[in-house]
Amino acid sequence: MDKDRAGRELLRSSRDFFLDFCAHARGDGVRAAILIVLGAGAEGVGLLLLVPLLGLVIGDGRTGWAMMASAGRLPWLGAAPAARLAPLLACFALLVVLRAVVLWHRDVLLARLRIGFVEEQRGRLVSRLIAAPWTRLSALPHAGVNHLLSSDIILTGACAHFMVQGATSLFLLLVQWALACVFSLPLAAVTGVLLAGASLALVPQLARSRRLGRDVADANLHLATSGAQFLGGLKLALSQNVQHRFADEFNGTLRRLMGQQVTLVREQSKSQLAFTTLASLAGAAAIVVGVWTLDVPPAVLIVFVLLLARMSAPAAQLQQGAQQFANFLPSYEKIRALEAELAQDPPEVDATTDGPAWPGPPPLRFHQVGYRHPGGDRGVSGLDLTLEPGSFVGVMGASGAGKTTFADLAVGLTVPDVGTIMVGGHPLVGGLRRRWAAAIAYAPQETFLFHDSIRANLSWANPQATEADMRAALGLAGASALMDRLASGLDTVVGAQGGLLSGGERQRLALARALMRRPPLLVLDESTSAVDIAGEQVLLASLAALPWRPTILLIAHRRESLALCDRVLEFAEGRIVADRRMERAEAQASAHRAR
Ligand SMILES: Nc1ncnc2c1ncn2[C@@H]1O[C@H](COP(=O)(O)OP(=O)(O)OP(=O)(O)O)[C@@H](O)[C@H]1O
Repeated sequence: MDKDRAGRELLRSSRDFFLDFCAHARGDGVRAAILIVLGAGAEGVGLLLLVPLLGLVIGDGRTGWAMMASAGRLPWLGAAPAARLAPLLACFALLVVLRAVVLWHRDVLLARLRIGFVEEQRGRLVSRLIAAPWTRLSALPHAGVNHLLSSDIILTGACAHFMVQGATSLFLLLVQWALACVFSLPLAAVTGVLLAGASLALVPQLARSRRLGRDVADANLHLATSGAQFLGGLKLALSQNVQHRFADEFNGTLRRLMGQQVTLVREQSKSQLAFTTLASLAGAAAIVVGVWTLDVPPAVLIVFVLLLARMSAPAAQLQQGAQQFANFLPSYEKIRALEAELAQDPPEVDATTDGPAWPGPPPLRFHQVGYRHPGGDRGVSGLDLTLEPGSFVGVMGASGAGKTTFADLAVGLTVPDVGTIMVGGHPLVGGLRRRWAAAIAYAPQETFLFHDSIRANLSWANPQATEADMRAALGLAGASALMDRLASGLDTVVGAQGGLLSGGERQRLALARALMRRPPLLVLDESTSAVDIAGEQVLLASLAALPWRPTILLIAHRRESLALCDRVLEFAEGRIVADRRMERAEAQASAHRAR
């Protein structure tokens, strides 16, 4: 990337960050700016008071305000008599206290703004994630999103810190430089030119810092992804003794990261060195010019050098802060890029959200529905059917035939590209889609359980559920025997993804959780595949006999699993190629219901 472009990108990104921060800060930002100006002003007045103080202390008759006033630079001050040393010192002390109070308020306010900004960023990203459609979310790298929400957000807070600190240092520098102009315009001009030169020399360094920051952020993200994959595939890796491959990859990224960080520190040290050298040259030049060329009184020269010494601190802080800011800016850019990606989808046309809850399962009508997955030509097409309320519908077909895509459409997780889905006679869009999603229950192929107690896992589906509700749902899902075995009962922790349970037990718990909602539509996507055949038959029979008669969509590969269905849909290449009514199964189910 050429230097100009890197510089432009740095400027654009810094401007976006600044505007974002200002939009967050609003009134508090104005208050903080006033406190920054007051703090810098107090510093300036304190330095100004040093002149008469020094004049009185070293007994230079020409120094102090008298000299400044006679030179015509501070005519408004007049002369300060030596007898007034005590009041002068009192003023100085009062100013120091006032300045400390201002700085205290300033720092607390700035910290509050910074922390609030980070939390606002995090909240905004989470809201965008929640509002995004499933198709977009399912394509996101989860470890990457996690990393953005934790580490990158914190670096964004560091960016805010360095920006605010930079603004404070800049104000302080300006006030100190204005004072320097008051004391000696030529000396201040020499110093100003050298400092401006040093700042300009810093710009390419900042673009390099940003580039290195991006490399480091990418490497950190890679580390986070490798770590998540390692933990996710731990069992497989250990069982096949291939864990060293994870370790090799991990270590490789770590080495790269270390190299990048060392390069970064080297770059920062280089610019620090250049800056310090220039600052020292500025000081030396000021003294040389002051002593040899201009007739500057000793007290003024001492104060000027003191002023330069004080200027070096905010100047160095500004230089280092700017580099850190540029270095962490890529984290902010990544967050904004994800937000932009998530905001790409047009807002959904809203439909009515109110209306009474469905008295029973509503009919679900697919009218010439088609859907293609993004970035390919796979999906479903020409779906034209009605799922009658309370029916038990089986879905079969080869892998990749479109069964899950059909289920995702039925629950409103994805929206058809063509055609309409109607729930109880209303199009499944906008508010109705959200209300439908809040009512139905979906037990997907991959069982999802929190690393928490069974009680917490079940409550997630229905926070109002009582212990009796939980036990009833567990009973329906055939998990009563499991509960009797567990010493801690509902308080048993199931491990990450339910890893402390068997596959069939996990599926029973997930099913119990789905039943906790008493849903009008229950979608089971191969969610009893790990249960033994006899156990599955009992379980499905109890589902067919549920007293509230939900519509059940059962996706299964085993023919035995579909034996109790009223109707079986067969999918091939994204289309329904057979739609069979199963009278015998209906009879079996009725018989079971009657039992
Ligand atoms: N998010 C996605 N992006 C792109 N293509 C996808 C996506 N999800 C599924 N597909 C493709 O769409 C087709 C249908 O997938 P679907 O998951 O509906 O199949 P399925 O019948 O449920 O298969 P299985 O029985 O193996 O679960 C497949 O060819 C699959 O590769």
